Amino acid sequence: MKHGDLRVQQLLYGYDSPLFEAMSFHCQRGEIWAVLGRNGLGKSTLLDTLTGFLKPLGGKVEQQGGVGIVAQHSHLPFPYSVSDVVLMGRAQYVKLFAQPGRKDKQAVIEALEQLNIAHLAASTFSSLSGGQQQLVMIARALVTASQTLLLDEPCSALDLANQQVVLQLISDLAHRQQRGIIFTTHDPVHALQVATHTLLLLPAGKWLAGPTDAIVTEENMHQAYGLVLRKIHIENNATPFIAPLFKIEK
Ligand SMILES: Nc1ncnc2c1ncn2[C@@H]1O[C@H](COP(=O)(O)OP(=O)(O)OP(=O)(O)O)[C@@H](O)[C@H]1O
Repeated sequence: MKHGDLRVQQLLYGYDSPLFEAMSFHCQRGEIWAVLGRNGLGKSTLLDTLTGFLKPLGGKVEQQGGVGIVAQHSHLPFPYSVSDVVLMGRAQYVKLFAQPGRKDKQAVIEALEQLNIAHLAASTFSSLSGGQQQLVMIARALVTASQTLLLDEPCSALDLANQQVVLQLISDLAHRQQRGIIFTTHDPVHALQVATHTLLLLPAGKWLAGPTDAIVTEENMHQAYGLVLRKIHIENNATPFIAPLFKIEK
């Protein structure tokens, strides 16, 4: 296994009993994995198991290079400023009781700029909107040394433009910095846009994993969501689009 890889072998995870049949997949450096599946199926629980926060019920999770996570909601008990929150991501670089250096502060500024939120640096984290807080927590993940980044619904509170900012960043992190990324989403279009691979959680403990094009198909999405979906290839656009054919009665 190479530096920056995360490998899941015959994993059984959940709380009292396994949520899925034994699961295996391998996220290599530079790959982006999307995790799709209905509400309450086990996406967040999977991420908690991959970080080691939850112990596997069977099988194993192996990784080299550290795993960082951006949780869905973050509540901080103190009135930290945005730049302090992002600086916490540098903890691995700053020695105990030492002051953060110029390099650490520069990394924080760059991360905030990448997410177009440099103007919020001095604001109190808890006074921000849910979407702004989400961007700050992504900035914090950017400055960490972790080779694999897990993001739990990173776009859920974001407007359309900021969703694209975050998806572009995910793509840059994988392609330029060769980090491995695993993110959960409720939007299969996000998987089609950036994910090289997709893990699709299905009912009754089943799952599918593989290259996104092979996994995000009309048949598999029907199996996952019980909806009829159409995958549409738009001219001059590399990314296909997928949407439900669902008529609302009026
Ligand atoms: N602390 C806990 N103890 C016991 N069961 C839990 C706990 N947290 C979550 N669960 C259960 O585990 C299952 C998976 O929950 P999880 O939060 O992983 O789903 P999810 O796919 O991330 O959902 P969503 O899309 O709604 O965010 C659910 O049935 C949930 O009720």
